[in-house]
Amino acid sequence: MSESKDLITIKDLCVHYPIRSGFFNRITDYVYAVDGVNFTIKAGQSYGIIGESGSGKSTIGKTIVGLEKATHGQIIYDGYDVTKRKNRKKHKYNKDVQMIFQDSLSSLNPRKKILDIIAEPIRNFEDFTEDQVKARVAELLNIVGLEEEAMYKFPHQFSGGQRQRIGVARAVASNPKLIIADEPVSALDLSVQAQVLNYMKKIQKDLGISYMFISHDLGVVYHMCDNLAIMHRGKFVEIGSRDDIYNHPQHIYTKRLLAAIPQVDVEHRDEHRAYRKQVEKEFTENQDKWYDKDGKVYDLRQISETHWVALPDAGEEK
Ligand SMILES: Nc1ncnc2c1ncn2[C@@H]1O[C@H](COP(=O)(O)OP(=O)(O)OP(=O)(O)O)[C@@H](O)[C@H]1O
Repeated sequence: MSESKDLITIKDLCVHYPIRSGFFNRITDYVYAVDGVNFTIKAGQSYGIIGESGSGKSTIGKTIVGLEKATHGQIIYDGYDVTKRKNRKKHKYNKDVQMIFQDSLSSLNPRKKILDIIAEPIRNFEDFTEDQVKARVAELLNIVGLEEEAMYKFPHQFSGGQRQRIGVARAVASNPKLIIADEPVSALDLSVQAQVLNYMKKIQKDLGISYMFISHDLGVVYHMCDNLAIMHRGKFVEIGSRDDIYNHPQHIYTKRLLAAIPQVDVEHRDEHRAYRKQVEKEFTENQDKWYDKDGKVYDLRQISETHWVALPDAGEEK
């Protein structure tokens, strides 16, 4: 089987937000929201970035689509460094990379009909007549399991799950190569989550799109992502295949995230409780094995062909 080609490569990306204070509003410190992350998403691949609230996941997504500015680093797409963009509007990157947000109610303009919401990227990027635009919107609604008539309604006339499917249709409208999905289902109940994820999976299979999937929930991304990066305090603490992360987690932070997944299997509940206890013990007793003296995450070290873990240098090993 041939290796799929690299679609986007993120090199040493940093996003530091200045903190200003005092009468002169001077910069007194920085929030190191993203502090040197590296990864590549291949064509047709689903890449998951997982971490607790505030770890910097959304900032990576927003910087890739240009909503935030990189302090340092490169975002290489098709041989082009997006961070150095001058006339970004005209570049096909804007068409090729789209984003789906968590809150469908605020990300879909409440004053616009669904037709105009989904048609926006089509009108921006394609030379279509209005009849062709309507036909394409009907086709996109169909792809996410909604009736053609939905295009004449407003966002508030739909349920949360339906609205999120409309968000997916809009993201797909420009025929993108990469969709950044920032917590696309976390506001939905479990059965609706599965429905939206299944539509996203089917779209990926049919259209060959890549996803960058941002979530705080390792359970949600399990069925979606081939490769995962676990993020903590602005850095990646572990990168690996789905098997590496779920079956052979190394970093204590990854283990804590896994232990936090609620266990519905009654038979293994006691086992899970014991695992959670053991992980918490390991975390409190061995902090310095995983974080340096300032509480910072170490740099990643490769431990197998597909697996990297943030560990101290061999010389500083605890
Ligand atoms: N525009 C901004 N100005 C200043 N600080 C910001 C800004 N955006 C985010 N931050 C800070 O950067 C850090 C990372 O935020 P980010 O939203 O990327 O985290 P996250 O992991 O996506 O969290 P969540 O899952 O809650 O969205 C947080 O400490 C946040 O307060």
